[in-house]
Parts: sequence; C-alpha cells; structure tokens
Amino acid sequence: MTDVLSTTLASIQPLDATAVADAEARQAGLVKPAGALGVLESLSIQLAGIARTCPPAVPGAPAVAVFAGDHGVLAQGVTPWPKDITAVMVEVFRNGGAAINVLSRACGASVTVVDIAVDGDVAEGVGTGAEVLSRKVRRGTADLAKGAAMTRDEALAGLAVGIEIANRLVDGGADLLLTGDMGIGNTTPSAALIAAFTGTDADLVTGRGTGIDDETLNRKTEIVAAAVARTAGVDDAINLLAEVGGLEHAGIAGLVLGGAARGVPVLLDGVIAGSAALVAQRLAPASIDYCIAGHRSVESGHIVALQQLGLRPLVDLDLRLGEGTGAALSVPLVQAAARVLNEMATLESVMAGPDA
Ligand SMILES: O=C(O)c1ccc[n+]([C@@H]2O[C@H](COP(=O)([O-])O)[C@@H](O)[C@H]2O)c1
Ligand SMILES: Cc1cc2nc[nH]c2cc1C
Repeated sequence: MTDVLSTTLASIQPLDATAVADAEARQAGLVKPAGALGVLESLSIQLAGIARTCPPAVPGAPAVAVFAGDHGVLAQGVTPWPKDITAVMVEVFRNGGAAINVLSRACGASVTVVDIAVDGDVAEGVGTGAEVLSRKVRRGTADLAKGAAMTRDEALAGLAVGIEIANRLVDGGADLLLTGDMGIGNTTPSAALIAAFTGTDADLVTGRGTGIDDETLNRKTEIVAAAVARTAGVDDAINLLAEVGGLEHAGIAGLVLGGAARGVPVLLDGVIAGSAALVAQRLAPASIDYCIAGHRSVESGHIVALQQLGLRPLVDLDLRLGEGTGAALSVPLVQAAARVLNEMATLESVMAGPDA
C-alpha cells in the first residue's frame, strides 16, 4: 500500500455524532410536520455530520473531477463506439461543449479532467470549459477478458491520483466533490466490479452501456461472468480492482477516500462511480458516510451497487451518460438540504407569535 493511501485511510473519521444529534433535533423542531421534507431531511443531517457542525455551511463551490481512460476489453466488441472517442471527448470537455460543461455551468461547478489512462496523447492545460491534467498511469488497461486489467501497483497509482485530485480541489476551495468519468468500454469493468464486490450474477449487473444489441449484451455478460469467475477467492479490494476494473474506477475510488479524509461530501454520478465506491467501501467503510448518490443510472448494475453502499439516489431521470452529469444535476438538492437547516423557522418561534 502506498504511503498516501495508508495516511488517507487512517484519517477518515466517522461522522460527528454531536452534529448529527443537533441536526436531528433541529429538524424535529422546524416549521413542518416531522419527516415532511423526506430525503432532504436525512441529507441535511448527513451534511451536518460531515461538516462536524450544525447547521452545516451551504456548499457553494462544487468541483467535478472527470477521470478519463481507455479499456483493453474493447477488443472483445463490448461497445459500438471506437476507442478514439475518449480522447476526442477530453477536448470537448476542455472547450466547454459537453453535457457536463453545460450542467456544471448551470450549478456553478468547476470541471477538472484527469487523463488517468487515455490511450492517446492528451495535452495538459486550461480551456474555456475545463482544466485538463495529465496523470497517465498507463495507455489503456489490458483486456480483462484475457487476464488482469492492470497490475496491483498500477491500481495503487490510480488510487493515489484520485486522492491527489481530491486534495488539490479541496485546497483550491472546493466544498463539494463530484465524480465524473469518460472511457469508452468502461461499463464492462463497472459490471465486473459490481458482480465481484456484491456476489451478484453477471446477467443482473451487465447493461447496455452506450447502447448495444442483444447479441453484444450476451457477449458482454459472458465476458463479465468469466472475468469475475477468475477472481473467486480474491478478497483484497485492490487486487479485485486490478483484475477486473479500470483506472477511472481507481481514480474515483481515490477521490471518495480523499474527500472523506478531508471531511468534504462526495456526490457520486452513475454506474462507474457506484462500482468505484465499492472499492472505497471495502478499503474504508466510513468513507461511504461522506457519499451522496446523485442519481440512479439506467445501467442495471448501478442500483445493485447503491444497495450494497446503502445509498439512495436523489434523482432518477433515465440518464446513462456519465461524465458527472447525474451528480451535477443534484447539486441544487444538496444545497437545498443544507439551506433548510440554516434558514427555516422553528415551530416554537412561529407558535409563540411576534410578542413572545
Ligand atoms: O454513468 C453511467 O451510468 C453510464 C452508463 C452508460 C454509459 N456511460 C458512459 O458511456 C461510456 C461507456 O459505455 P460503453 O458502452 O462504451 O461501456 C463511458 O464514457 C461512460 O461515461 C455512463
Ligand atoms: C459521444 C459520447 C460522449 C460520452 N460521454 C460519456 N460517455 C460518452 C460516450 C460517447 C459515445
């Protein structure tokens, strides 16, 4: 294990019990029937526990980290799209024309794109839409249908990149981290991670990704099942990540751990984030207390991952894009939850009347 990973794991604390209790009591006294704000109530209590104070500050500086990488399993024909789209999309992010740029502008989030495994040349630099950073661990993973997708050291390097990005964004003022991903083929390793970490059959967690026909779905499912069968008896989270995962997954798992260690909430996007969070959960169960599921993806494995994580998605809009889009859409809900605790009047104050 790298030094940065062990230090990060060691600094993740449980949520602050006093702030949680204060937030529960405050919620109970607000001017509404108990429970009437539903999930916003539990979210506000979680935010207080993360902030270690009640009421928590309203997150005002969200930051999306989009990890971009390629996948050797593309050789098996698991996606209709060519590998080159990954590098093309990095340039679209840089220039501000992708869906995540639009939705980030809508919620005031910054966008940082991290080349963690793009199989092509990506230049570092700031564009009108995003800052692009070069942290390439390798040019695409190996084909997980034929053997391990990466070495254990590469998986560790990917986790360290995610931790570094979390620290960089928090040091730059971010108070809400959003996960994003870009990687043609990455729904295959996502399904394999979910099957491996939850013990669920491949056919229940393998989906159509960017859009595949029945024949391709059957092939993809068989590849996932065979890769997971190879991991029978492997319990170590980093070894499982190396065997059947991807480097976007390693980066996102690192971002979750790094955000939790810094006491900052992490808003998860879709199935790639959900599968990566399973790695973080195995390494540090308390890190998931800092996570919020932004949305529910159409990809079938996502809900299986969320159940294992114990997270309920905030919105369900049939999205299946990735990039961080489902996380960006739910930023206003997270802000609303914190505002409720900060700004609502109490029942006691309104019943007492103005002269009390
Ligand atoms: O976030 C999701 O749940 C999601 C679901 C389906 C597809 N994607 C995106 O589509 C790409 C992977 O799809 P595929 O079919 O090539 O495996 C990758 O760039 C992901 O960001 C993302
Ligand atoms: C065009 C395109 C954009 C994407 N964004 C995330 N995954 C993607 C996959 C494709 C194919």
